Amino acid sequence: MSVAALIVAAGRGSRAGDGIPKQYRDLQGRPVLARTLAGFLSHPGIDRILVVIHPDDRDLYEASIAAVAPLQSALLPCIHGGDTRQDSVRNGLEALGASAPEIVLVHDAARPFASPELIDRAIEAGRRRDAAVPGTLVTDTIKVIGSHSEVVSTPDRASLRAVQTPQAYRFPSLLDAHRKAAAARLHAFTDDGALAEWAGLPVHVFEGESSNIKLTHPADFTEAERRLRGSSMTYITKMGTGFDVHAFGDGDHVWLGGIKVPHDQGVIAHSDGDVILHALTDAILGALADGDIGTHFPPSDPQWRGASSDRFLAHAVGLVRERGGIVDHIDTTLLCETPRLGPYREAMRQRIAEIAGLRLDQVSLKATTTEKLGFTGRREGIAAQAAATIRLPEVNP
Ligand SMILES: Nc1ccn([C@@H]2O[C@H](COP(=O)(O)OP(=O)(O)OP(=O)(O)O)[C@@H](O)[C@H]2O)c(=O)n1
Ligand SMILES: C[C@](O)(CO)[C@H](O)COP(=O)(O)O
Repeated sequence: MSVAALIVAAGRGSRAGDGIPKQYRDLQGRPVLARTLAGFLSHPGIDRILVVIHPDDRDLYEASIAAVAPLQSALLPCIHGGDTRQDSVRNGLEALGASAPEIVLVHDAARPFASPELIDRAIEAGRRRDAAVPGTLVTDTIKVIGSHSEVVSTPDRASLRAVQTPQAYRFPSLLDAHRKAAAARLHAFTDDGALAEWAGLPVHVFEGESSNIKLTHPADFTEAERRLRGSSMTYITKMGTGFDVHAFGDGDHVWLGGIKVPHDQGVIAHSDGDVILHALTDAILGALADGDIGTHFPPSDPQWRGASSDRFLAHAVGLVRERGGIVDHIDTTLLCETPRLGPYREAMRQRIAEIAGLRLDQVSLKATTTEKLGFTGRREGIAAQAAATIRLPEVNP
C-alpha cells in the first residue's frame, strides 16, 4: 500500500517564544524540522513526504531541508498551510489528492523524536484501520474542571491515553472527513483523530512513545537539548537481580505486580508483601549497586507498615533517572503453585509499566511452579526473582 507522510509545519510556535517559529529553531546543531524530516525520509515504508509551511517561512524551510539534502528524493514541493492546524492538514490532503496515496501519516513538525519503530507501528495500524492514533498511558490523574476551576469529574485514568502523532489514516477517509468539517465550518479540532471521530470514523489507538514529545513550551526545548546532549554521552549497561519471599498467612488476597489478587491466603509481611515489586526493586537497586530494599525502606521503620510496594519500585526507578540513567528492561519470574498468574499477567505488566514509567514491551512477567518441591511447592509461601537492565552515564575517573 502506498504511504505518504504529511508534515504540518505552518504554525507560529507562539507558546515556545524566542524569535523564529519553533520548527526552524536550532536543536543541537540542526533545525527541528530537519530532525523531524530525517526520520521520515530515511524510513523505507514512506513513499513521499509533503511539508505544509507558512507563506512567510520559505527561506527558513529551504535552509532546513538543505540540512537533509542527501535524503530529499521523496520530498514533494512544499505547500502553504492555513490559520489552524486543521486547515493546514486539509490543505496538505487536498494537495496530496492529485496522486492520492492509500495511507497518509499526519505528523507534527514539532515532534522531532518519533522513532522508526513508532513509524512502523503507524504504517501497520494504517494498513488495518481507517483511523489510528498513537497513545501513551497517562500517569497524572486528570480532572475535568468547570468555568470557576471547580473539579467536575475525575475520569478513570485506565481508560485515558495521551495522543500524539504520527496518526495513520486511509487517505480517502481522512480527506472526506476534513471536507465535511470544513463544510460544517468547524476549524478547531486539535488533532485529526478528534475530527475523524466527529465524522463518524472508528478511531483506534496504537502504542505511542513517551519520548515523542511535542516541542510546545520553552522548557520542552531545554529538555530536548538535554536529551540530545545525553545521546552523545557514553552509557554503561548494568544488570541487577532481585529475589523475594513471603510466607503465606491469614487473608483472602495477595498483592502481586501492583494488582490485588483474590486468594485463599494472604502473606505475612511488613508492607503489602508484593514479591514481584520487591524483587524488581532489588534488581534495580542491584544494577545501581546501591544496597537493597531493606537499606532504603528499613522494616524497623513504622512508616512502611502496610505500605503499597508501588513506592519502592518507583523510588528505585527514580534513583536511576536521578543519575541520568535509563531503565531498559525488567523481567520477573513468580514462583508458586497458586495463585495462577495467567488471568492477571497483562494487568500486572501494565501496572508495573505505569509505576516504573516504562513501555509495555520493556516489562516481562513469567511464572513457574516448583513441581510441588520446596516451600513454594508445599504452598507455604510465594517467591519472585527478577532481573533489571539499566544504562548509566559513563563517569570518567
Ligand atoms: N496553523 C497551523 C498551526 C499549527 N501547525 C502545525 O501543527 C503542529 C502542532 O501544533 P502546535 O504545537 O500547536 O504548533 P503551533 O501552532 O506553532 O504552536 P502555538 O500554538 O504555540 O503557536 C506544529 O508542527 C505546527 O507547525 C500548522 O501546520 N498550521
Ligand atoms: C496533534 C497533536 O499533537 C496530538 O497530540 C496535538 O493535538 C496538537 O495540538 P496543538 O494545540 O496544535 O499543539
